[in-house]
Amino acid sequence: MRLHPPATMLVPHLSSEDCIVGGFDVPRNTMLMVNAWAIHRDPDLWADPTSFKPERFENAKQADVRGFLPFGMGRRACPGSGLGLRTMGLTLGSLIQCFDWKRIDKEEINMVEGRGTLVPMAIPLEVQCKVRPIINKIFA
Ligand code: HEM
Repeated sequence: MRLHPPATMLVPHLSSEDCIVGGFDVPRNTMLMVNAWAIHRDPDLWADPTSFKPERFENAKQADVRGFLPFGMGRRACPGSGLGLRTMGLTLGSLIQCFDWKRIDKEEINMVEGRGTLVPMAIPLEVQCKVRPIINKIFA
């Protein structure tokens, strides 16, 4: 969600009147886009910004995590963030618990992003999965 936010530029916003955002004059009818991707990698906000270190968020209160906005922020922030986060946890947990996974090649996983609104991987990760018997208990 930090290094590869699904909505890299969030959702475009249009100013209904002249306003000032972050010290910048924004005339009426301006389309404003927020580059969450860049903010999530800003070295002024994140130590070692391009490294994947989920432990950064351990014990962090929401207010301590500056510059993390995969769901936007403020009045027009995503109202589905709670559902989205829970669904991701449930999906990931189910994939790990219910399947055995095997890489097809031995290359290091390439996380370079491809083109597209929801930033797919440029080089897709190919894996084989085999269903585990526990799936019968979970989805029975
Ligand atoms: C991981 C999952 C999700 C991500 C990353 C995500 C991300 C976002 C982002 C970035 C925005 C724009 C915020 C802004 O422009 O400031 C947004 C808006 C919105 N999202 Fe999500 N979202 C997710 C899941 C959901 C779900 C599950 C729902 C509904 C069940 C939902 C409903 C909405 C709605 C209705 C808006 C428009 C809010 C408004 O304009 O006032 N989203 N979402």
